Amino acid sequence: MTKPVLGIIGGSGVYDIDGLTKTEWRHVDSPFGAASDALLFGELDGQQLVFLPRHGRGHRIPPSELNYRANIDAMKRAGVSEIVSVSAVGSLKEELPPGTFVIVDQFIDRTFARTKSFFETGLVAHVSMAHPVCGRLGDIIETAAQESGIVAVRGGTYLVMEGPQFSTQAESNLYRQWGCDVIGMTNMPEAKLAREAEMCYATVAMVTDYDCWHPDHDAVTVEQVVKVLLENADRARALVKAIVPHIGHRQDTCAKGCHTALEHAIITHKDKIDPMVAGKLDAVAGRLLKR
Ligand SMILES: CSC[C@H]1O[C@H](OP(=O)(O)O)[C@H](O)[C@@H]1O
Ligand SMILES: Nc1ncnc2[nH]cnc12
Repeated sequence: MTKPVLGIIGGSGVYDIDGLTKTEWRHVDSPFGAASDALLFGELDGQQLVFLPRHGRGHRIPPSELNYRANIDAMKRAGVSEIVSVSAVGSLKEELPPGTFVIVDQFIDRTFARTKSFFETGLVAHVSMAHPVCGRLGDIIETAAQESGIVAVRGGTYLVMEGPQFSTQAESNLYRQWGCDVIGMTNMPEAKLAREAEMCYATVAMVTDYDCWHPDHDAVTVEQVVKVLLENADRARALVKAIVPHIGHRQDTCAKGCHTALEHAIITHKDKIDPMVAGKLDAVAGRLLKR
């Protein structure tokens, strides 16, 4: 396989990456439309890195209006093989107070107003989402956190809501009853699309608030989220820096199967594939469609 390239999708409060050299903001065209912004290409400690601010620089785009397909497709076209999402989340558990970093491993997708697949009529595929996060990338993030003295909780379920309004208290309590750990608005369909595009995906969820269920804490506000994110910015930066060398040393394809997720997923008969649809999927599925 070709050299692995780390892509970072920066969420709320993360609009740039410190310490990058040889930087260039470059627009990457996608048949799925415009990505949230240009991609920032650069090097961190000699290792290539591609950064995308999820909501665009200046936080212009709300969760429901993000072009998730264009974002993932552009990352794929930029050569990214592993994506680390850095996301702000609310806590649904007493023991995950604001300031906690969680390396989530499961999602419950409650979003309903987003395009969730690269595939459509003319080319149908069904990938497995049983394990939505790459375990190996999770291991790397956990090791990087330990190396940089950052306490990060391994494992947790992230409830993805549509937003943009925060939850009602009844919803927040329901998600707690479901056993969810954190709540946010963006990681789906991002994780689904990364899987379809055969890229490793993992999330560092930074807890910023107790949503609205906690009797001793006020309901979440943007002001509170931003305040906690600013307090955590240094740790987030240090974690990204510590992840980088681990990606560079990896030479093989993902043993968890992320890089081969489409291998047995396409069900449309070869002679029934719509060439127009296949054409748009040149980056996502070209590996299989060219066979
Ligand atoms: C600014 S609070 C709500 C906002 O923050 C999170 O975004 P991201 O995952 O990109 O950090 C959350 O999902 C909402 O979009
Ligand atoms: N409580 C919350 N709900 C949804 N998204 C969030 N992002 C940060 N905190 C959040």
